[in-house]
Amino acid sequence: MDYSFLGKYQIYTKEINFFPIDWSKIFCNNKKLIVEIGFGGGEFLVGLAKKYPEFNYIGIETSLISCYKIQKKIFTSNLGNIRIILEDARFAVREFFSDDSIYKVIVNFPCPWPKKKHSKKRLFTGDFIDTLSSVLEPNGEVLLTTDVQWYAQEVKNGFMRNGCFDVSPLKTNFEMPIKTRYEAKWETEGRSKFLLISRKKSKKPIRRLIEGENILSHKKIKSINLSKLKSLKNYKYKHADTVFFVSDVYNNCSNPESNYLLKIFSNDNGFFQSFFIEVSKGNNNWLVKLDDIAKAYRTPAVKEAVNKIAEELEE
Ligand SMILES: C[S@@+](CC[C@H](N)C(=O)[O-])C[C@H]1O[C@@H](n2cnc3c(N)ncnc32)[C@H](O)[C@@H]1O
Repeated sequence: MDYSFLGKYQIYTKEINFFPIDWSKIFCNNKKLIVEIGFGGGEFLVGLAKKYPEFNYIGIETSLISCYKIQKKIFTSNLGNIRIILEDARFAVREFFSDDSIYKVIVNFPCPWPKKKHSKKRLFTGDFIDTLSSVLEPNGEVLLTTDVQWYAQEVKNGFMRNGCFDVSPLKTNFEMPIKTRYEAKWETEGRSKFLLISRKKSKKPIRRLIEGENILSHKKIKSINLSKLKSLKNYKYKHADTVFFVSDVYNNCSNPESNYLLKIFSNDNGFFQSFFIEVSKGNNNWLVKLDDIAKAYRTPAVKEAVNKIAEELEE
């Protein structure tokens, strides 16, 4: 088994200590950025990066297996101008890119999530279109290809409602420079396909959750209420868009009275994370901190979890 390509092209965004990301430092040049969301098999992104080496490319995917497969392709093609991110693009595009920094965003054949109960999973929400208006360069474009006409129309309406874009009429006869796997599949089935191009003409201000330094101070406490610690299981905190929940409290069996882990689920206005908070006894103090192994972005809910738990435990 050859693992030599793993980790070379993937950006482990939870380990980055300043957001938005300075992409010129990652690529060591200032080439314009093209972002593909949901690259699937990766044929399109790798093909584009080979054909137009004058750009830098960033692929965003939620599928681990797609990230694995594309890394193999990037390695085999010996490309230095692609990086990939395993993350939900609705979070990644807002948090990892500065205003006016992306030349083009391309989304090929995304799942339209046709059922009403799944509609929250659709990519082009009003908030996401606001984000695109902010992170695209002036005159930067969003390209959407799809085989689902009502979906193309729904996304088009979203861009028009937003007001920051020149939105072209839907095109039906178009050729992209490289065919994606889904495009090839739908073509053999004789399905129609649609292309929507939206060009940025102005922008909306957006609120980022993790802007600036990605650090979280430890909380030191002189002494803690141990029986309270054990009863924190099922503790729930909610304030406006910030929610966290303690689903369990574990103690370290080799150090039972001085080392605990609390399993936390957090929600920042629809962005979910799960992680651990460690409560441990040092020489003079107790320390409450984010566990280093289960990494999390320092969103408001994560910061609140560390602060609130320390506050609840302090005697
Ligand atoms: C229907 S497939 C299309 C794949 C490829 N673009 C093609 O045309 O062959 C949609 C892809 O988008 C990815 N995806 C779905 N939601 C996503 C999100 N919120 N952020 C990033 N990727 C997403 C899925 O994992 C899947 O690989």
